[in-house]
Amino acid sequence: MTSPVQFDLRGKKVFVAGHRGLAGSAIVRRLACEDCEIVTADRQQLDLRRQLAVEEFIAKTRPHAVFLAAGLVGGIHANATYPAQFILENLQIVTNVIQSAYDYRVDKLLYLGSSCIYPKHAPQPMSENMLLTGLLEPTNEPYAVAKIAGIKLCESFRRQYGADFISVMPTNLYGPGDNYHRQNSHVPAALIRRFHEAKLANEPQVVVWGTGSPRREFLAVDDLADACVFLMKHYSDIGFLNVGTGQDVTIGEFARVVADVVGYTNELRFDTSRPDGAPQKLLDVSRLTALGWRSKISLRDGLAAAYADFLAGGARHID
Ligand SMILES: NC(=O)C1=CN([C@@H]2O[C@H](COP(=O)(O)OP(=O)(O)OC[C@H]3O[C@@H](n4cnc5c(N)ncnc54)[C@H](OP(=O)(O)O)[C@@H]3O)[C@@H](O)[C@H]2O)C=CC1
Ligand SMILES: C[C@H]1O[C@H](OP(=O)(O)OP(=O)(O)OC[C@H]2O[C@@H](n3cnc4c(=O)[nH]c(N)nc43)[C@H](O)[C@@H]2O)[C@@H](O)[C@@H](O)C1=O
Repeated sequence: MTSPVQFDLRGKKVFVAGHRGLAGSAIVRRLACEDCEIVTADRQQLDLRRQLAVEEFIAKTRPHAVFLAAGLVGGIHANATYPAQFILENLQIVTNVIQSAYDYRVDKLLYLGSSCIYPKHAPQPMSENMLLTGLLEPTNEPYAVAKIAGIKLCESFRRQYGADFISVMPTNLYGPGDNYHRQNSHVPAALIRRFHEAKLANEPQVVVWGTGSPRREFLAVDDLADACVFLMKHYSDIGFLNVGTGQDVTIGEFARVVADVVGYTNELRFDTSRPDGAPQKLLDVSRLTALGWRSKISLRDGLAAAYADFLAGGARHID
């Protein structure tokens, strides 16, 4: 099925906020196939927490389109350890970018939320209308509140001013250019690194946090970037859209696939003193599928690409 083009990227100036991050760098890679001019700024040039700096940057560069893929992001430990920074910085970034995009008449903006916006015990798979129907997962509630504020900003600017701002909710991501910090990363990067180091040291056992029973849905970041470009071109409506594969695995199953891809063959040990977080996060992707997009990269292929990038030195925060 092909969807009609509503927004043509050809010849457009496109600002990718967060272009050095996991999602932003994949969006830049994907945009290389479009005939558009990509605008970026390093954090040293543009701190997105600073309202005036954002306003001046947008006023100077005047992009036609914005992908808002910047934010303070981390796994379960980082979210639980730095809640003040996670809520404040993500609120600052989203309010600054959205306000300036409106003030300087950006034609279209795509905002990246997260599947953690849904209630901890939402029915699975989680459809878009599950938003604000129950309590959030405590380990990332402050971050989720900031992410929900971003959705509501996009919706409200569309409702009041007719701004063409859309939101997408990606499931858990992984891939080239991920954050490999020992404590603050998400589970895919954490386990790739831990299994790799254990393989080199021939360690008899590797620790996996939690019970191994929570279920997560993992999407390759290059699939996410493809979905974002697809939706930038073909979707324009008030409702946000889930982006995922529609399939989940337990963390125990996931850990065994990562070990296999990395080539670690010894034992896994589950450290139940570490939090599990949400029991399950599986997105209902039927709205996205109905528009004509579905994921293409298998978990094993996506993890192999992530590990190849790790070996080639693409990892961030590998102190
Ligand atoms: N990773 C995941 O599993 C998921 C991510 N998402 C969402 O996707 C988006 C991107 O996440 P992801 O790519 O994983 O995150 P990363 O941490 O990989 O990248 C975030 C990017 O934002 C930039 N950034 C952060 N703060 C500032 C700031 N104050 N000024 C300028 N730039 C800043 C970072 O810059 P620098 O390079 O200088 O650090 C980095 O380039 C986020 O909105 C996140 O909520 C949603 C679901 C899952
Ligand atoms: C994308 C999403 O990511 C965060 O939520 P999360 O899904 O819980 O993400 P996570 O990747 O950190 O953990 C997934 C599961 O995996 C287990 N787990 C095992 N071993 C390791 C491990 O070594 N590191 C980590 N981080 N987790 C591990 C861990 O105990 C948990 O059960 C949000 O805070 C928020 O940032 C957000 O939006």
